[in-house]
Amino acid sequence: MKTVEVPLDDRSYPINIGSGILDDGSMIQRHIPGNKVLIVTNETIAPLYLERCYAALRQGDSRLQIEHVVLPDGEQYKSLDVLQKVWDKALEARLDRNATFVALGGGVIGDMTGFAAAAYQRGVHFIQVPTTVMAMVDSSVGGKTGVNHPLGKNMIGAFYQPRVVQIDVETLSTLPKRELASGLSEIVKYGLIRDPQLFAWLEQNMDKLLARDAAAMTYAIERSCVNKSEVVSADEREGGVRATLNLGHTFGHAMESSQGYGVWLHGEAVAAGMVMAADMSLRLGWIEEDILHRTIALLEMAELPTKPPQGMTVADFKGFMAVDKKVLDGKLRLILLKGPLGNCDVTGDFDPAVLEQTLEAFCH
Ligand SMILES: NC(=O)c1ccc[n+]([C@@H]2O[C@H](COP(=O)([O-])OP(=O)(O)OC[C@H]3O[C@@H](n4cnc5c(N)ncnc54)[C@H](O)[C@@H]3O)[C@@H](O)[C@H]2O)c1
Ligand SMILES: O=C(O)C(=O)C[C@@H](O)[C@H](O)[C@H](O)COP(=O)(O)O
Ligand SMILES: [Zn+2]
Repeated sequence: MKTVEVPLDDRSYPINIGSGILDDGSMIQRHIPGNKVLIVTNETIAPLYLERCYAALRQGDSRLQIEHVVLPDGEQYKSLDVLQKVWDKALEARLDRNATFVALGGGVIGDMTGFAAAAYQRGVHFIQVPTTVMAMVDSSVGGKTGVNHPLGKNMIGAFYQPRVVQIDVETLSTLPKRELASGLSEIVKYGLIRDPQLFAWLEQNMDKLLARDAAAMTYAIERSCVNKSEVVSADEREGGVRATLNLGHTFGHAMESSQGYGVWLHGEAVAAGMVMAADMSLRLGWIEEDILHRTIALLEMAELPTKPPQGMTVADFKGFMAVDKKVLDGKLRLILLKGPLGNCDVTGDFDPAVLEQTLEAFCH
């Protein structure tokens, strides 16, 4: 088993990565301070893993009262309306301020459960048990929690850190192929923004990840968690460097929102968004052409899209990009690649005509 630490003063926590972790009772129980637990999961994951999660929490001389709530499955249900079901269950079960909410699932369940925990009685304990590549390499780490709004992705939420992240790589055996590929997109992101060695490793090993090779997958997850931990611990609330984790997301979130949540997966939209960011960086003269070509080739290897959905217009992009969370005092900031592979900048300092050129090029 590997452990990556997230150092955040009194909010520090470990990310445990290995096989069979889901069944290890003591490893999760030691992070539960009180005697009440609410497992939040969805209708796809519950039949696969809920009973095992209960069994781990019941192991030994467990003193825990364990409750669960099963949400509908899909990005379209990442809403305040559906989140209400978590708080309903918590209140019906008389959960108090020492309760622990356990997120068992992918990024949707993790983001929603974290926000539910942040808001329930102004904050209860929270544990992440991610079961998708996306959640293992990105969403379970760093404490961005929340839900979507019809007018924009993740618009309602809070920064709220888990007490531990328990990654059992064996759960990936049941993950559909399209979902696996979606998660690979965020690993490519770490390569582009700060880890050129990881990028080069991905170029050599993408086939192993697609084949779910356990050693390759564990390496990619660990390396991703190290990257995310370093960025988050340097800038927990996105005052600066954390925004680099948003590479491709301003374009990508516009794709997800305009298509209707769930039509394009998050990682698919981020993949096409990263290509648009690289294209714009090249037009600005900030990177060599080679970086754009390698990015497209790597994403194609991962079977991810490199262009936005058919029919999306420049106006669609502009409408959603205008409400991006990186807009400050009305000025859009983007993450653009700059310099050799592995370098980028968070900036509003670019010629808007160049953004227009990129949007025009990808909307035809
Ligand atoms: N908080 C963050 O920092 C952060 C980072 C990245 C993504 N996100 C968010 O995460 C969400 C996407 O997460 P996701 O890609 O995990 O999608 P998801 O949570 O919708 O899960 C993908 C699908 O796989 C199913 N599933 C999950 N685990 C499974 C398993 N082991 N076996 C079989 N099926 C399984 C789910 O039920 C779902 O149908 C988006 O809402 C995105 O905005 C947040
Ligand atoms: O953790 C972060 O910071 C990220 O930006 C990670 C992203 O991959 C993730 O999609 C995040 O949810 C986007 O956040 P948002 O603030 O742009 O909604
Ligand atoms: Zn993302």
